[in-house]
Amino acid sequence: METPSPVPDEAQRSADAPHLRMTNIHKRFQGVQALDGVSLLVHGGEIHALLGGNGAGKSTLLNVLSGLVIPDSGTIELAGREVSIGHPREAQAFGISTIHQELSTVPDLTVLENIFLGREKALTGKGSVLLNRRQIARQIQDLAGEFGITRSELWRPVGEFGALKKRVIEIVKALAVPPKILILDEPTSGLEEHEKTLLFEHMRSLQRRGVALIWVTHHLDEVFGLADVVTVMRDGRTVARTKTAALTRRELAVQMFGGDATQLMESAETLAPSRRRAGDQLDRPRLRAVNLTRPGVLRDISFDVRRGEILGIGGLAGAGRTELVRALMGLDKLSSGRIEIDGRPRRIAHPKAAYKAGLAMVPEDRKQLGILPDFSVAENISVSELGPVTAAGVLRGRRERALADSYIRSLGIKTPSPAEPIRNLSGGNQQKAIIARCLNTKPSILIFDEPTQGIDIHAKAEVHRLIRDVVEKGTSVIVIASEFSELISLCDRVIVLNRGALVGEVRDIPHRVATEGYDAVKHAIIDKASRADR
Ligand SMILES: Nc1ncnc2c1ncn2[C@@H]1O[C@H](COP(=O)(O)OP(=O)(O)OP(=O)(O)O)[C@@H](O)[C@H]1O
Repeated sequence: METPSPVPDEAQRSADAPHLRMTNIHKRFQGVQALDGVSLLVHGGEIHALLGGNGAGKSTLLNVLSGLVIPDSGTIELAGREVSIGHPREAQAFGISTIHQELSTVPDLTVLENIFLGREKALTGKGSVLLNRRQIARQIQDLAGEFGITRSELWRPVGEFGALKKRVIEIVKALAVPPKILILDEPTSGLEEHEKTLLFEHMRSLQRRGVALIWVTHHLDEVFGLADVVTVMRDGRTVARTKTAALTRRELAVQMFGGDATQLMESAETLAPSRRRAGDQLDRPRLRAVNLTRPGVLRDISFDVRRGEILGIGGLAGAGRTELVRALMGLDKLSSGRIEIDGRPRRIAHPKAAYKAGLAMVPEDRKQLGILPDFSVAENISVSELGPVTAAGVLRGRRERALADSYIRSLGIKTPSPAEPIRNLSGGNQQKAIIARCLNTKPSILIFDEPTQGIDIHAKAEVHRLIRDVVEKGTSVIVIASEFSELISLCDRVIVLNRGALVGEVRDIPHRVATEGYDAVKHAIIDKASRADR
């Protein structure tokens, strides 16, 4: 085995050796065989999709490659030479760069500092950070500008930016020093269409320059447009490695989940959005927001949500969607406006007040607002209904477990047991547990901010089904989704925000989809969301 210094020498490479060969990799975490003999073969100039359901082992495999996880056994060869990667710095020295699923930028450092963190030599050829900041800024400002990061933003702490911008910063960081192998773990989560397109263009340009790209995504449509080869993982094993051109979407889904599971997905896709018309009940506003204003963020927004309705909030990044629901939840202070629930004005200055008023939310950023990392999966699911778990008695323990079991089954949460600390679950499975918690509070108004971000297509169909179920029973649901297809397939009505103002509404979506077609509805939303004359 060799250590990362020196970087594999071009001359020593056998001409046709793949950039990467991982063979028979095993990794066990207490009680969980996360990787059970996985192999991955990736050539230079190849976009290689690594697919699999939540908890299949994709992130663990890539963490092995990026030096974050040490495997129990197995070999890694780079350009035909066996190496050991014991630390992220070593991976970097081998030319392996990663865009992580979870945001991994350092909030207290500036955008620029984050970009050159540990890489000043690669960026400038010299060591001193102090001397070279301006030089690095000049060097990367074009790339940063393409992704909408202004020159002045380069000098601001990352903590000042929202989740979306942090992801973009992470992408720029990974692209700033062209890698030999680029790992992209769900890189498009929460990105807008144009940012996705831009990222895909960069992926193609790196591919042309001979970089090997390993890409984890749950968006199969994107895979077919971009990936050359697909490796599918299931339960910690490699189940198939196929050229994308030789595959259909259905075959892929079967490889990932098996034949039975794909039926649910197919029926969910063909299902018209919910047809619940609970007579006059539908027309009674459950929540009414009047003239909500927060200077610079929300401009005089009024709307209502009715019983048994799924209301979507559409808009581009920065339109104020998350800010609007944060204000409803008492997370941010409004300067004026009022909120009525079931006809009664409510003062919601704190999330507790929101909860009391019957509101619950699945937040966009599960790391910061969602999970209680040190608590078990069962506790995370039941905490809102059963109150503080520290006071747990026998009865509570049993109820908690039964409750967790039922959600673990219906949502397919992959965990060794309900008692497992939630931080040990894969990203998608953590998200499912947070969704379970919110569904379980049985609130009268349930808010989802990007509900299916990071969860696999099978679970997505299941989450949509569960949302429809609660709505059927009279709950009102508000959904924010960057993907217009998700808004259209789930919502009855969509209000559109643009630069903090409500600029339009698309009503009766199921009917319009049936009569005018999906594209017409999508364009109706996009036109309003992107009008520049506001
Ligand atoms: N640190 C850990 N301790 C215990 N178990 C872990 C740990 N990290 C991962 N696991 C388990 O290993 C398995 C594989 O997880 P991994 O994150 O690799 O899945 P994934 O395919 O990336 O899923 P997702 O699509 O949800 O991101 C899961 O069952 C997970 O719970």
